[in-house]
Amino acid sequence: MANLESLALEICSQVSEISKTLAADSTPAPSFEEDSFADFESSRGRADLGLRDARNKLINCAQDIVRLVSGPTDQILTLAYSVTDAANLGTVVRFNIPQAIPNGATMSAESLAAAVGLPVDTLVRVVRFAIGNGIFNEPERGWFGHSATSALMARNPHVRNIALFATHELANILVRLPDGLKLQQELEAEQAPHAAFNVAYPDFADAFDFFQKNSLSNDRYHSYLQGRVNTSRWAVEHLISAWDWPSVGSGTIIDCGGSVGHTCVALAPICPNASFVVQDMSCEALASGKTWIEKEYPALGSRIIFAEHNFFNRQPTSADIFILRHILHDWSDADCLRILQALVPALKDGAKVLISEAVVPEDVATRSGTLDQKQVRNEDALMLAVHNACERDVSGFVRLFKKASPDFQFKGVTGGNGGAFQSLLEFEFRSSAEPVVGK
Ligand SMILES: C[S@@+](CC[C@H](N)C(=O)[O-])C[C@H]1O[C@@H](n2cnc3c(N)ncnc32)[C@H](O)[C@@H]1O
Repeated sequence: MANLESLALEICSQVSEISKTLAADSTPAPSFEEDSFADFESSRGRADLGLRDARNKLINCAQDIVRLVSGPTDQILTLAYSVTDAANLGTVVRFNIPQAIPNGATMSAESLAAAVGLPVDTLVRVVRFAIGNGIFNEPERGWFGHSATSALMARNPHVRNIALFATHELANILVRLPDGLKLQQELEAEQAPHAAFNVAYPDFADAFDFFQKNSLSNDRYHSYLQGRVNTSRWAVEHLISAWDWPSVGSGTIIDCGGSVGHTCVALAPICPNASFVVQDMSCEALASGKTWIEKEYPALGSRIIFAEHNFFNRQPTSADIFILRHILHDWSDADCLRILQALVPALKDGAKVLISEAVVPEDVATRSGTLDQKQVRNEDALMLAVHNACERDVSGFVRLFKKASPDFQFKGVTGGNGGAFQSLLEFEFRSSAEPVVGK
C-alpha cells in the first residue's frame, strides 16, 4: 500500500530516470522560467515512451503524496474551491493579459492594467492569484513578468482558445450539473431539463442549437476544436499512428462532423492519393475551414472538399472510410443508432467506420494522477452535463454497432479494453456477415 516513504522513494527514482534521459541528449531540465518548454514530451521533437512512462509514474506518485499529506479535509476544501482557479484562468484569457506582457521584460501594474482595460486594483488581484498557480511572476513588487505558463499562453493561440472555451461556455454548463440532476430527479420527465446545458441556456434546445445561433460562441467552439489538436493530449498523431492510413490508396475518406477540417488536413499528407470530404452541419465552420485551407495549405485544397450535411439524415456520399471523431460521445444510444443507421445506405462492402474518441476503462475506477487518465473522466463529465450523453467502453461501442446493423464487424481498438483518451475503434461493413441473432 502506498505510504509517504514509498511514494517519496518512487518519486526520487523517477526523477533520476527523467534527469538521465534529458541529460543524455542535452535537453534542458523543465523550469518555471519564461523560456522553458511548453510540453515536456513534444519539446524533444519525438515520442519517447520511456520518458512518458517515467513522467506519468512521477505525476501519479506526486499527486498521491499531496493527497496523503493534505488529508481528506484539505482535499475536499481544495476541490471545493477549484472553481476559483477556472474563474481566474478565464479572466486571464478573456482580458488577454499574457499577450500584453512583452517577452523577457516586466511591466508595471499600472501599464498592464491600462493595456488590458482593468482597474489597477482588480488587475493586481487577478495576476497575483494567477501567480499562485504558476502563471506570471512578480520579481519586484508591482512589476509583472512571464513564467513558463504565461509565456506559453502569450505565444500560443491554440492553448488560449482551449482555456477560453473551457472556462466560459463549458464551465457555465458544468457548474449547473448538480442543479440539472436534481431537477431531473424532482420533475416529471417532460418538465425536467434534458441536461445541465438546458439549465445554463434555457432558451436553446441543445448545445449545437446554441452554437448555430451564437456566432461568437460557435467561433470559439470551432477554434477550440481546431486548436486542441495542437496539444499532445488531442494531437492528430494519436489518430495517425493508430491505423494504416496509406492503405486507403486513391479512395475517399469522409470526416463526419469534421468542423473546420483539421483532421483531414493532418491525414492528407500521409494519404497522398486520397480524396477527403469534411461534412458538418455548421456552415460557418465549413466556410472558415475552406478559407483556412486555401490560405495555409493551398496544395491540399483540390483534395479536401467541404459539404454541409446533417448526420441524422441519410448519408448521400459513398466512401471507403467514414471517420466519426469525438462525435458519438455527444449523443445518447438512441441518437447514435440513428447516426449509424443513416450511414448504412452509403456503406459499400468493406467500407470502414473509424471511431476516434475516449474509451472508458471496463475495469474498476482508480485514483487518477495524470491528465491523460483524468481526461477520460473529464470528457465523460462534460458529456453528461452538456448533452446528457457519455463516453463508452469498448463493449458499449460494439453493442451499439451491432444494433445499428449486424453487418458491422468489430475489427479492433487501439489501447485494448483498458480505456484511453484517444482510442481508435475500427468497424468494417460486410453485407455478407451472418446476422447476429438475439442482439
Ligand atoms: C465534438 S465536435 C468534433 C469535431 C471534430 N470531429 C473533432 O474531432 O475535432 C462535434 C462536431 O459535430 C458537428 N455536429 C453536431 N451536430 C451535427 C449534425 N447533426 N450533423 C453534422 N454535424 C454535426 C459540430 O458542428 C462539431 O463540429
